Amino acid sequence: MSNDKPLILVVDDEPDIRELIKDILEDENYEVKIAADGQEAQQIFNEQQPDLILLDIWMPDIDGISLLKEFKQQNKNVTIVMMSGHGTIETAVEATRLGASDFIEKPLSTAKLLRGVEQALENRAKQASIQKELAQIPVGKSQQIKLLREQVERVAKHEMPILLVGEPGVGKHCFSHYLHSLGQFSGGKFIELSPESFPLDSLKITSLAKNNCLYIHDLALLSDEAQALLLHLLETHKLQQCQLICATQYSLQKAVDNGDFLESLLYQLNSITLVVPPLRDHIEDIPELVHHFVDVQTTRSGLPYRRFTVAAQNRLRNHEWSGNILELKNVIQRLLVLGNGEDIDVADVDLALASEAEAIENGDETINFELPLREAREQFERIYLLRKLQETDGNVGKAAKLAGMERTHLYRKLRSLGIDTKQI
Ligand SMILES: Nc1ncnc2c1ncn2[C@@H]1O[C@H](COP(=O)(O)OP(=O)(O)OP(=O)(O)O)[C@@H](O)[C@H]1O
Repeated sequence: MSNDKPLILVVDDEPDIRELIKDILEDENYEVKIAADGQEAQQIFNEQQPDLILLDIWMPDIDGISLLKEFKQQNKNVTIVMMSGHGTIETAVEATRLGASDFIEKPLSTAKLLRGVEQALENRAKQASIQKELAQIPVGKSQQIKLLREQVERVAKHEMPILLVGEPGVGKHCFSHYLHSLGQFSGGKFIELSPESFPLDSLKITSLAKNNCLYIHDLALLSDEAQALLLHLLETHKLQQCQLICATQYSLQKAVDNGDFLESLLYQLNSITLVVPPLRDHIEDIPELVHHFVDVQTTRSGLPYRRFTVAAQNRLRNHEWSGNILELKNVIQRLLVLGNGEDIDVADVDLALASEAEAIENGDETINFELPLREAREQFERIYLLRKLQETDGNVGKAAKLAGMERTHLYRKLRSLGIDTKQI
């Protein structure tokens, strides 16, 4: 919203009604502008960019539906609620199709008006949550996440490579997207490379990287050739025209000690190292993360909105979250998809957590088609590889044969998916 007090524009050709609405809303601490016709409304719209417009369907110079269309064309994010005494279902449907967020029927009562306004502003806030998600601004008020956001804001101004360290699902991608959006290559693309997709071709990498953000996922698992190539590119300053972000869940120092990672590459990359904490270290963020994921998922996939009771939120705070924020996001999605009723209670949460654990144990987890491709692919790979390992009693060599993969490649894959073969 443009300032603390939401600005509401009321467009109605009847002076008494305009004034009445203005008085009611000003009493509730909203800032209000009024317009008697389309022309006046357009002028205020251009000059003041209201947060919300209450728009009458019938006006002398232009009808409300055409005005709605014009406003939406000029700014698709403006929130508009239609008002009419003669509202038919068809008009309401048409207004909604054109982007009106609600329809209030006249004669107005104070309660009806305020409910409509509050709801529209609440929806607007929900949209803001979606925008945040699209811009990938990491959510969280805990000291750890606040500090990390500030560190990212500070380092984004520099051109140095950034190393993000943290367990799977803690938000390394999320913070990288945020970093990218703040850096000097924010106009460029976010290109993700994994140990499997890393091209062993310096020209290809430099042209991919140029003016973009290059995110290397699972750095510790890069092959020896890929490490040597990356080191060469860094030493010859070929990756200066890009934002380089590397992520790892494993300690690079340990990898160096084991002879699996080049020490000089570590020194090229680790001068700015940021640690993304596991969710168990900032459980106070769980309620905000829950709201965020509920807002995003209900708005995006049209699932009915469901409220988590305080007890349910406490239950979520007490879970172990070995899969971190990614696991929390999936559990919330499961609860929204499978549940019914307005509230989500402790029993629902227990059931979702238990069925999650059971599905993984039985290897019969199903693919969730609501997930973005990357996460769905990981989910599939996990199910597939767990099945192969079960078929071979945990023998990685045999499982690799069944899967048609190199044994070392399968080891890497299992590690990146967080599958512990000792537990099969
Ligand atoms: N602080 C946060 N605020 C909002 N969403 C978040 C936050 N952290 C993570 N997420 C979301 O949770 C999901 C998992 O996070 P993300 O993919 O960033 O983790 P990751 O550490 O990169 O995982 P991996 O190592 O497995 O690739 C993503 O959809 C991400 O957008």
